[in-house]
Amino acid sequence: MPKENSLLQEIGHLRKGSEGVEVHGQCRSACISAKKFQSEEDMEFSSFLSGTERAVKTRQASLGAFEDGIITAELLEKLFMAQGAVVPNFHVYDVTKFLEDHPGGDDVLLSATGKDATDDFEDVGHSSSARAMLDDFLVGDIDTSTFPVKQKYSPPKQPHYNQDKTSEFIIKLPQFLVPLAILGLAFGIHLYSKST
Ligand code: HEM
Repeated sequence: MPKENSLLQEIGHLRKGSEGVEVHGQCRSACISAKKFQSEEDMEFSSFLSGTERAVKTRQASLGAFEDGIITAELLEKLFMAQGAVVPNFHVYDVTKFLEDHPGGDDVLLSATGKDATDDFEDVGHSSSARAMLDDFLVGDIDTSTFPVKQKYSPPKQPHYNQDKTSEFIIKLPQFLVPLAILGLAFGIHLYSKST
């Protein structure tokens, strides 16, 4: 279940100040886990997520950040701040003590157990006092670094196709030349024997 977290907390997973592939990968998963962006149709935003230099520069320009086209933790932080996004931060809550007292009933609570209940919790529009109560039931955080990483499929390497036909030609040439030479020799002998 979620707890409206400070973005800085979530960004803590990213190495502040660092840049490049590793941070970019983490930025991307953090961005995608931000439900707000999950259904984002904005092509420019998805180019930004892919780290396309021009798209990153566009975002940097809109945020007044230095335009170097590199995604950094700071840039993502600024972006999240500007978007006002709520990033789920994978807290785990034990709600067993709260089943009887939950104003929304125990059935809804039970239906939201054992899974990511971010949407269930958010959809109700819980009050700030309900959010404050979450701390009472907090067990701990899921270590997001243990999440399985999606492996990128790379097709097996095809055996190298020989574009150079020269050696093939050299092998096949005698197959034509030898019979021709025999025919020529036979014809020569025939002519010679005729003349004598
Ligand atoms: C530990 C987690 C939760 C806490 C501390 C909590 C707390 C509360 C509180 C204090 C209220 C009273 C209204 C308010 O102040 O917003 C409430 C109402 C409600 N909650 Fe939760 N809740 C939790 C989880 C959930 C979940 C996971 C769901 C849905 C699956 C849910 C569904 C509801 C519903 C339907 C209401 C009634 C809303 C209404 O009648 O207007 N709650 N909850």
